[in-house]
Amino acid sequence: MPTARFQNGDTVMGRWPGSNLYYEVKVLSYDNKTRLYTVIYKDGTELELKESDITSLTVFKQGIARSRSRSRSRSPGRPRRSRSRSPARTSRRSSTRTTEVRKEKLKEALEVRLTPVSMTHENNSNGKHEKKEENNTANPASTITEEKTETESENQAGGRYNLRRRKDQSDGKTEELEQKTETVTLSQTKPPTASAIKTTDLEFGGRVGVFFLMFLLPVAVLALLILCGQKDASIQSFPLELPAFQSLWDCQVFGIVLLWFLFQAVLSLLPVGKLVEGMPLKNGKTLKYRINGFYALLLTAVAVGVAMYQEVDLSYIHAHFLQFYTSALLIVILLSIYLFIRSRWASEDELAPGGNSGYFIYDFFMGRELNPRIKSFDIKFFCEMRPGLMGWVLINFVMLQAEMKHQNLENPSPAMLLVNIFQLLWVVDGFWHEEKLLTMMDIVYDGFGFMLTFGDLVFVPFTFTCQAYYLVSHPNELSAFWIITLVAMNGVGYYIFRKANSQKFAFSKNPSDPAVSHLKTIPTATGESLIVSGLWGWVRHPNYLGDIIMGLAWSLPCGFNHLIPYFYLIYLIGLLVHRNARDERQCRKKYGSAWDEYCKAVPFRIFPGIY
Ligand SMILES: NC(=O)C1=CN([C@@H]2O[C@H](COP(=O)(O)OP(=O)(O)OC[C@H]3O[C@@H](n4cnc5c(N)ncnc54)[C@H](OP(=O)(O)O)[C@@H]3O)[C@@H](O)[C@H]2O)C=CC1
Ligand SMILES: CC(C)CCC[C@@H](C)[C@H]1CC=C2C3=C(CC[C@@]21C)[C@@]1(C)CC[C@H](O)C(C)(C)[C@@H]1CC3
Repeated sequence: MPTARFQNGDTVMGRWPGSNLYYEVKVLSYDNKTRLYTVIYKDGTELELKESDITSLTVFKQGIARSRSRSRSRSPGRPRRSRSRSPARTSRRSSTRTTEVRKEKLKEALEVRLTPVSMTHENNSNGKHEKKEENNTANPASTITEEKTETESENQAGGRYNLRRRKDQSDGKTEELEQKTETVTLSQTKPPTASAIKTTDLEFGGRVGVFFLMFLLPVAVLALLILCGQKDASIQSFPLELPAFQSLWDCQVFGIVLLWFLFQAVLSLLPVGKLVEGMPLKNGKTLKYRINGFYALLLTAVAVGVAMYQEVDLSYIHAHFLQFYTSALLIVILLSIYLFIRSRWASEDELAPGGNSGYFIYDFFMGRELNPRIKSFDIKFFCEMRPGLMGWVLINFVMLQAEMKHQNLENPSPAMLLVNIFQLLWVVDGFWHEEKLLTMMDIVYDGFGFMLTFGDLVFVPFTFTCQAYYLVSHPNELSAFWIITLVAMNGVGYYIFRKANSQKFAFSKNPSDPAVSHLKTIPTATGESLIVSGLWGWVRHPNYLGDIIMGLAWSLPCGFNHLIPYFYLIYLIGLLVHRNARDERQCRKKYGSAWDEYCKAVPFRIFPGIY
C-alpha cells in the first residue's frame, strides 16, 4: 500500500504541469489508488500532482541556498547564456553585463520571491510597493523560471533556474527583465525522470473516428482532384465509375516524387542558415534545428528555372496529377508505418503526449513519437516545412503554365496570377519565419503519425493548389474592381496574420521589447503574461482571423460557379476552429484562472462579434 510522503495541509513546492516552474502549494488530499496529490495553488487552481513533482519547502530552499553560494563562487568572467522556459523565449538573454548594484538588488528580490507573497501586493526589491497594472487581475505567485544552460548536460545535471520579476508586477519601466535575473542551481528540482504517459483524452471521435478519417481523407482528396480537373466541377456530375488504374499509378511519377523528396532533404541538410534550439523537451534537453528553408526555396526556384531552360515540360505534372497524388499517398503510408514501428524503440520521454493511448489505430493516426530523428535529420520538421510547402508553390506554377497551354494564352490570367502571388507570399512568409514553427503545437505537442504526414505531404500540396488547378480548366474573368478588392483583402488579411503572430512571438521573447511593451497584459501564475490589447484584445486568435481573410482572397478569384475552389477556405475554418478549441483547452490548463480572466476581457474567439 503506497504511503503519502506529504500530509494534507502541508505547504510544499509543486511543479506547474508541463513546465519546470515550482510554486508554493497546499496539499489537499492524496489518492492511494492513483498516487496523486490534489494541491491548491495560491490563485485557487486545484491540480493533481505526482509525488515526483512535489518538493518540501525546506529541501527546496536549501537547494537554492546551496546553489546560490555555488553560483557566487563561479568564475565571474564565465559567459552565460540564459533561456526562459518557452521556446519562443529562447533569445531572452541573461545579462552578463549585470552590475554589482543590480546583483545586490536582485539578491533582495530573490529573498522576497521565495517567501510566500500576498494575494494583492508585494514588496519589490526596493522595499516599495509595486504598482499593479490596471489589468492585473491574476494573483501574484512566486515565480521561478527555468533557465536554459550553455550545455545540455549541465541542464540535465542540475536544472538552472532564474528568479525573475514578472513584467506585470514591474513599475512599468522597460528595464530589461534579464538585468534582474540570477542563475541558481536547484539540484533538488532537476526535471523528474519521465514517467509513462498515457493519452486518455481522445480526439477526432477516438478509435472509430480516426479509423474512418484515415480512409475518408485520402478518398476525399482524390474526389476533390477528380472534380477539380473536370470541365463540370459540380458535385452532381461526379463520375460514378472508379478511375482506371493507369490514371492513378505510374512508376516514373513515383520515381520523380522520390527524387523531389531526396532533393529537398539534401537542401535541408546544407550547412547554411542558423542552427537554433527548439523547445525544451520533457527531459530538459533541447534539439537543434537548421533553419535554411528560405535558401532552400531560392535553390529550388533556381533548379526549376534551369529545368525550364532545358525545356523540361512542367505541364507533365498537370497531366499526371492524379498519379503524383497516389505516389505521394503511398510515401505517406510507408512513412507512417516506419514511424509507428520505430516508435517502439523510443524512450518514454520521446513520446508525444497526444498519441499514446495504447490503441494501435489511434496512435498510428496521431503519431507516437514527438520528434523522430535520424541522427540530426528531424523527419517531422522536414516534412512540415519542405516537400509539401515547396511542392505547393511548384504545383501552382505548373498550373499557371498549364493554363496558358490549355487556354492558348500568351500570359497567365489575372485570376491565376493573383492565386499564385497571394499563396507564394504566404509560403515565403512561412520560410522567412521558419524558426517560429518550433514553438507551434504541431512541433511541440503533436506526435508524427499518419495525420501529420498526410497533412504535410499530401493535403498541403494537393488541396492547397486546388484553386490554381481549378482555374486551368475553369477560366474566370476578373474586372479591375475585383482585382483591387482582392489585393486589398489579401493585404488586410496578411497584415492581421503577420502583425498578430509577430506580436505574440516578440512578446514571448521579451515583453519589454519596445514593439510590444505598450500592450496591456494579464499576468498569469506561470510568470508569463497574456496580451489583452491591440489585435489580441480584439479577438482571442487574430492570427487565425487574418489567415481566414487571406483564404477568402485566394478562393474568390475562381468566381462563384462551383464550391470546389472554396475547399481550402472551408478546411481552414474547420481546422482553425478545432485548433482554437484545442489551444484554449491547453491554455486553460496552463494558465488557470488568468485564462478565464482573458476570456472575459476578450470574449470573441476568432471572429469579432462571434463568441
Ligand atoms: N493555413 C493552415 O493550414 C494553417 C495555418 N496556421 C497558422 O499558423 C499560425 C500560428 O498558429 P498556432 O501555432 O496555432 O498558434 P496560435 O496563435 O494558436 O498560438 C497559441 C499560443 O499563443 C499563446 N497565446 C495565446 N493567446 C495569447 C495572448 N493573448 N497573449 C500572448 N500569448 C498568447 C499561447 O501560448 P504560450 O502562452 O504558451 O506562449 C497559445 O498556446 C496562425 O496564424 C495560424 O493561422 C496554423 C495551422 C494551419
Ligand atoms: C485534414 C488534415 C489531415 C489536417 C492537416 C493539417 C495540416 C495540413 C496543417 C496543420 C498545421 C499546418 C501548418 C502549416 C501547413 C499546414 C499544416 C501542416 C504551416 C507549416 C504552413 C506554413 C505556415 O507559415 C506555418 C504557419 C508555419 C504553418 C504551420 C501549421
